[in-house]
Amino acid sequence: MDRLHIKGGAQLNGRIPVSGAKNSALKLMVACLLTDQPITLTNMPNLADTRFLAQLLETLGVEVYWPKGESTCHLNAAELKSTIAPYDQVRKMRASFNVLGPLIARSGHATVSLPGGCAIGARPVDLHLQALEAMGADLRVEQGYVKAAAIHGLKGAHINFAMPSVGATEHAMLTATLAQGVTVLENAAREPEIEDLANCLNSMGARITGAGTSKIRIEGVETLGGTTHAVMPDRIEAGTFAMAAAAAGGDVTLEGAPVAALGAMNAKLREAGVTVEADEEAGTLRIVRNGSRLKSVSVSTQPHPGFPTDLQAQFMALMSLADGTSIIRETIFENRFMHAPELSRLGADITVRGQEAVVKGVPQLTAAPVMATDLRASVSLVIAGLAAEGETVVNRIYHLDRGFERLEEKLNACGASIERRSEDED
Ligand SMILES: CC(=O)N[C@H]1[C@@H](OP(=O)(O)OP(=O)(O)OC[C@H]2O[C@@H](n3ccc(=O)[nH]c3=O)[C@H](O)[C@@H]2O)O[C@H](CO)[C@@H](O)[C@@H]1O
Ligand SMILES: C=C(OP(=O)(O)O)C(=O)O
Repeated sequence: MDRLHIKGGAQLNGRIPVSGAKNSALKLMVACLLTDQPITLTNMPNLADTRFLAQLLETLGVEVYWPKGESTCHLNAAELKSTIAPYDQVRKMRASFNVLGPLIARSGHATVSLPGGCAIGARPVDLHLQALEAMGADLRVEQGYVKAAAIHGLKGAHINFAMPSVGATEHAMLTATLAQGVTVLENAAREPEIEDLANCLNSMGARITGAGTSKIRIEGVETLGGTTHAVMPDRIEAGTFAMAAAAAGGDVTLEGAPVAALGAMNAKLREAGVTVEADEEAGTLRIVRNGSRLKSVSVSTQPHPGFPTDLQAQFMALMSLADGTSIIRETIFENRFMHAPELSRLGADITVRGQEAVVKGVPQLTAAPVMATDLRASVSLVIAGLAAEGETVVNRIYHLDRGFERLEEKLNACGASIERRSEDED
């Protein structure tokens, strides 16, 4: 198992290119199941998650051509050879569950394992299932699998989500493109990745309007065709590097950043005393902090355009160094504070009370061995390690590799000192 050794204390200075968004890429890959024509995705992030999903798609019969290290991925679902998504290929990753609706739309039936993903809460799939049922799918949950059939095909439906769910919105949108008639999604999630998916689907011939708002209208079509689509840049990766620069100090410019999607984070960083120069047209985000101590700022995670839950752990790492007390409230997932005790090992003063963490800033963190518990928690430990005095060792970084492309390389190019070692090297 790999671990990261981080020598803290160095400022970060330089430029960091932002990769394609994991959470968009995964759903875009699933879209290939809706057509027998080839799909080409560019700006694809090379990650454990995207590679893993490619394997699931291959199991289903998709031809995948994606040479190692390359950022262009060719997918061709001309013929599907299976409609079964097995437990071992779905349990690790949330997004793989989204093959269910497209498989039903394409083949009339499917058997898909219940999903996994980061262990940050119960994460049920009731909203996904309700949407598919509203479109005419017959569903049974048996032995950990959803068994689905739509003997008479899928029909457009009016779906009012009980809460905005990113995954359920995307799942319903993907499925409705091939349903007969019009589907309207109300109280839909508004995350930018949903708009990216809708743009790709529309370029395949779908008729979707309203993506990015809470009401999405999808007019079903008979068939979809092939396309080439560039994955949008990763706002969570960009936000993570912004916070790394703010925590370590220095002057970092993020290139190819989805600036418009980062408004809530930029506002919080500015409140904390960080200089943020955002240039939407150039796609650059410059983060500067020289000398001055961070100010404490409270935050509550919200669906987009609010402060993203996927940046909460990173913000907690930052606030653990701020002057004063900040209250961090997690409203999306009920168990997303597992980084708090690990940050405390580095000297952070954090008390978790239900859905709130009270973070009393300390002037300095000190190195310690810590353990990554989930994807964003892992990177919050890297951020804290960059600012801490001494050598921090982050264990179990397979979580990190799910969602960050060349993390050490990108940070080391700006002056960080991060080394990846496997257990055999110790
Ligand atoms: C692969 C991917 O894109 N993952 C992202 C996606 O996860 P994901 O799509 O799983 O997150 P959702 O937006 O669905 O979850 C939001 C809330 O809705 C609840 N819920 C969801 C579905 C459902 O059927 N029933 C239900 O109760 C969840 O438990 C959670 O409390 O959006 C989250 C919220 O921005 C991000 O943190 C994840 O990084
Ligand atoms: C929670 C995340 O991923 P997943 O939904 O796949 O668990 C994430 O990307 O932070």
